[in-house]
Amino acid sequence: MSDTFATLSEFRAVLAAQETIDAAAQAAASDHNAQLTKPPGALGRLEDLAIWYRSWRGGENAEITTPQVIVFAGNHGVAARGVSAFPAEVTEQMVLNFQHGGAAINQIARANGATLDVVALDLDQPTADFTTAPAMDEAAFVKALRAGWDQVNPDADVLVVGEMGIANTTSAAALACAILGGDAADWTGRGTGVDDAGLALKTKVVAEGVALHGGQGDGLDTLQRLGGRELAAMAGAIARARQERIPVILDGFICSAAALCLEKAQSGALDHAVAGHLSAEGAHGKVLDALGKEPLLQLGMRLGEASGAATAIAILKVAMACHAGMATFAQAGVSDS
Ligand SMILES: O=C(O)c1ccc[n+]([C@@H]2O[C@H](COP(=O)([O-])O)[C@@H](O)[C@H]2O)c1
Ligand SMILES: Cc1cc2nc[nH]c2cc1C
Repeated sequence: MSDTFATLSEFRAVLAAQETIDAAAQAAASDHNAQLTKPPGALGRLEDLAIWYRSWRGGENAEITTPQVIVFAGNHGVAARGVSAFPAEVTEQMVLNFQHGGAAINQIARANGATLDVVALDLDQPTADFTTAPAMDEAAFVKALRAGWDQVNPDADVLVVGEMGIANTTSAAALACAILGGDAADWTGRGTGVDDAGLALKTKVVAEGVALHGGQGDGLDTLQRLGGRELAAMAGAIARARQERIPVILDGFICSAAALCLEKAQSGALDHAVAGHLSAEGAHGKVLDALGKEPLLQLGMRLGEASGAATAIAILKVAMACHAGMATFAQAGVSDS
C-alpha cells in the first residue's frame, strides 16, 4: 500500500516511504533568489522561506493562491480531572461558533484568503482518561489519523492545521514530557488559564500519564496513549501534505506536540513544515527547539484553533510574492555588487 493506510503499521510504512525535497528546485530557487534586486540576504528569512517552499513545490513563479486551514476538534477524558479553566462542553460550542463564522480563525482565514474546514471528531466519545488507560485504542487512533489524512485538499498550495479541544494542553504537555524527558512541571502551563491550584493539579495529572505510558514504543504509540483525536488528525494531515508535496505551517503548543510525535516516529517527517508562531504557552518554545524550528511570528497568542499559523500565511504569501515577482538585476538594469 503506497499512498494510504488502514492500520498503524501501514501508516508507518507510508511515512517511511515518503519523498524528500526536490534538490534541483531548491538549487534553482536559490540561484533565482541571488539575482533579485536587493542586497544579498536583505529579505532575511523571507528568502529562506521562499527557497524552502520551492524545494517542495518546484515552479519559479509560485505565488500562494490556495491556502487550506483545517481545525480538528476532539474531547478528552482527562478533562474530567479538572485540568482546564473551561468546561468540556466548550469544545462543541466552539465548533458551532466556527461553523457560524464567529471565531478568530474564521476572520484570520478570510483575511488571508484561505479556505477553512472544521472537523469534529466523535465529540460524544471523549478519549479515555490517560491517567488510567491509553487515550485511544488502535482502531480509534487510526480512524483519527485517517480523518486528518482524508481532509487535505490535494490542490492546496499550503496547509495549516490546528485544533480545538478542552484539556488538550494537558495531553500536549504529557506528550512532550514523555518524548523529550524532564519533569512534568517543565512542560505544564496554564492553557486556557488555570489558577495556581489548577496548575498544580494539572502537573500531577501530566506526571501520572507519563508514568503510566512513557517509554513505550515510538512517537505514534505515545500519541495513541497520551494524545487525542484532534492531535492524531493533525498528524495524519501533516503526513498527507507531505505525500502531496504541500508545505505546512504548524500552529501552537498542541499542534507542535502532535507534530513532534510524527517526527519521533519518522525522522525528517516535518521537513515540509515551518513553525508559524511561538505560542505564549511556556513549553512551546522548548518543543520548537527540539524540532529545530524557528517560529515565524511571536505575537503572544495562545488561542490554538490554527490561529497563529493562519496568521503566518501572510508571511509566506509575501515571501513568495517577492520571490516570484521581483525583477532580477539584469531585467531591471540595476548594477549588481
Ligand atoms: O495553541 C496553543 O499554544 C494553545 C495554548 C493554550 C490553549 N490553547 C487552546 O485552548 C484549549 C486547551 O486549553 P486547556 O486549558 O483546556 O488545556 C484548546 O482548545 C487549544 O486550542 C491553545
Ligand atoms: C473560548 C475558547 C476558544 C478556543 N479556541 C481554541 N481553544 C479555545 C478555548 C476556549 C475556552
